[in-house]
Amino acid sequence: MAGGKIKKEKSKSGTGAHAPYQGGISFHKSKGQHILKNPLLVDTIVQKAGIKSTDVILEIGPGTGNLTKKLLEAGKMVIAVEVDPRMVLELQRRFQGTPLSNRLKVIQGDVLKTELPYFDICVANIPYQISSPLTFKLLSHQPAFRCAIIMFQREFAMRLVAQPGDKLYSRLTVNTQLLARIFHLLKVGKNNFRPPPKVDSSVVRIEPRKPRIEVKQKEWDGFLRICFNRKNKTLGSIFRQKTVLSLLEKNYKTLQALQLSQGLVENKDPDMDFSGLGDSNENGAMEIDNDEVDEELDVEGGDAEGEASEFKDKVLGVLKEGDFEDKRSSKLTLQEFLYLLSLFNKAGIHFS
Ligand SMILES: C[S@@+](CC[C@H](N)C(=O)[O-])C[C@H]1O[C@@H](n2cnc3c(N)ncnc32)[C@H](O)[C@@H]1O
Repeated sequence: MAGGKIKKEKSKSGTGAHAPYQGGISFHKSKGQHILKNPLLVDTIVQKAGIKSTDVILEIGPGTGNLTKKLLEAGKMVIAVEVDPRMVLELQRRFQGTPLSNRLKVIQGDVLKTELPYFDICVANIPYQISSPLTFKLLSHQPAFRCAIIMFQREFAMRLVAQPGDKLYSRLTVNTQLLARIFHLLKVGKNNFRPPPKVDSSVVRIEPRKPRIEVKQKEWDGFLRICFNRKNKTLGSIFRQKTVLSLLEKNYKTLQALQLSQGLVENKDPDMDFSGLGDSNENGAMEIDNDEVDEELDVEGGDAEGEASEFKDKVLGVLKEGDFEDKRSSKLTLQEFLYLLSLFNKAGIHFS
């Protein structure tokens, strides 16, 4: 395996306080460069990936190629995306003139900005700072791949596999589990890397759901943001908040006005996409003040007050219908979230 000793790189100031050095390459923490140094671990990851000899494998961040070599031996082809030109050179040098070289394609660039090619399986020890955007980039890739075997920071991995009631169950959990089934495969200690990172790691297996669960993206995102804004509060208290109710009411009225102008009130089309009509931030989700205390909606003035409390009754009626008023997001299953959103939408209440 490439990469023997870490030598201290001499700093320009002569203090020697610099990144470690390996095979002529100093590692950059800013690029999450922690190379796998334990060959047994590399073998275990490849074996758990269940690679077929016909597989096109996507590797993200191949570094000096310790994992790449085993992937080339297991599959038909490896497409490796690496941001650091020094690593790209090292990788090409390592496989040049070997029978493996014609089955390796290296793309130099930031994986988040790269259009990904077709692949059957992704195997990667990634820089942890891109964990979240990379996961969603992979999960939106079409056609869907068979599975991804990825090393993440332990806490991030535990958030992906968390179940309702677990401390780490969060919006990230529900969003990823909407798109995929995720399994924890392996705990990995810091000392398997060179240089060792500050945190422990875990390898997980991500299997995109086939078929996908269809949701309207902005609607789903807006809904979950509200539910998880204060995940340990009851949904009854979250949906009684003034800010939540007034945002939902604004969306409701906009939708009503649009439907009236199109003569659609009696003929609701559940598949119409009204995203973008409501108040939303640049991600298309409504902004709720996290510090807002529980409050009843208190709008001054006769008509406004009446309308507001009518709307509040409508919202609370939806929660009661599904028996959600006393439940908390921290304990709701994916199916329950999907069901509650469908009840809101059926009542004409929208989140985007
Ligand atoms: C944790 S190291 C893994 C190296 C190697 N796969 C191994 O396991 O020994 C992460 C690698 O990802 C590369 N990298 C960092 N950010 C990247 C990005 N945005 N796109 C592609 N590669 C990136 C780094 O240069 C580094 O080679």
